[in-house]
Amino acid sequence: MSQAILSVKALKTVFRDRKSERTVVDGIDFEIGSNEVVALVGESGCGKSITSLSIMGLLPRSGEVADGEIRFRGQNLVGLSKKEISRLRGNKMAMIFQEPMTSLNPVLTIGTQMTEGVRRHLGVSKEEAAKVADDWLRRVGFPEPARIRREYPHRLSGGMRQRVMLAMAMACKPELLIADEPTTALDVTIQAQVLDLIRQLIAETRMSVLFITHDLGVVAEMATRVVVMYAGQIVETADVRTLFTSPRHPYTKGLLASTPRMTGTARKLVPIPGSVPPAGQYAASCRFADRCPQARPECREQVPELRDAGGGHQVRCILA
Ligand SMILES: Nc1ncnc2c1ncn2[C@@H]1O[C@H](COP(=O)(O)OP(=O)(O)OP(=O)(O)O)[C@@H](O)[C@H]1O
Repeated sequence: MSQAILSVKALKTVFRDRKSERTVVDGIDFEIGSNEVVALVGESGCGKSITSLSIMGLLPRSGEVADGEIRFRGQNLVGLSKKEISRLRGNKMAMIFQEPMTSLNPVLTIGTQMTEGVRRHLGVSKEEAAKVADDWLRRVGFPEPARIRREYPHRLSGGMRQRVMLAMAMACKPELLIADEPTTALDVTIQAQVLDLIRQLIAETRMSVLFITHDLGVVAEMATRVVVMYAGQIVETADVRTLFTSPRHPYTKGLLASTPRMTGTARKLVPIPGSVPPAGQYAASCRFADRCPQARPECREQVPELRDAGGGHQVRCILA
């Protein structure tokens, strides 16, 4: 891989309150190269969102990166001041969320929000910023951008808001886009349109993407590489083809077995029994052992390491 755009090393994120400390991201390592689309997958509660918020410097007040490095083009973001990280955010790195209203201001028009962001990050005049905004609104499928600029977010549909958020993110020409479940809340047809649009933008701009999703169908369509998370750790990582054709971790196999495929033959979907344990209640051995159909006594006696399986494929399972 050429020099990584993003390199996450031994990242540990904790939440603290007066009574306790809980580690929700527990020593994860991964890299995103130029024009790579890395999917971070796993069930709800695995730590995907907290990983992305750690990278963007957007953790809630009770959360903190307690250890590790997050390097963006070589620069460690851990320990940067709020001001320094906000300069990078929205400029070199942008993020889109499942619910656009979390990042859109309900009392400002789309135009005001877009032009302010563009002016701040690109340092251009108001007129120039309006042109950039219009250009991006057109590119995400609004043929009459001036009309959209005059609207308030609540007047748009979910799919339109998602496209507006994408245009806002793209207008500042990010080198890295973090997309956290950007299509999960949308209807299936709108979901497909937004995914197509993101794919087209990736091809055109050659940006790198961290795509967070629990949906393996979306992974197959979007990703070049996949990182599978379980209970705050990476349990398997491989290029997308290897992960789908030769998964080695029982958790990944379980995720695949619970995902519908368009193979033409009807297949019974098998959900993984049980659910992800809450942070702070992880087993001291293999964290998946309690739900694993292949678990043996030794799985409850040792801590499995993430081991190399060759060709960039890594697996955290003593049976793999
Ligand atoms: N603000 C918070 N304070 C304390 N714990 C939190 C907070 N936010 C998340 N957590 C905990 O961190 C763990 C990981 O949550 P995270 O939201 O990253 O999971 P996720 O894989 O992104 O799931 P989802 O798809 O549901 O967002 C969970 O156990 C969750 O309860």
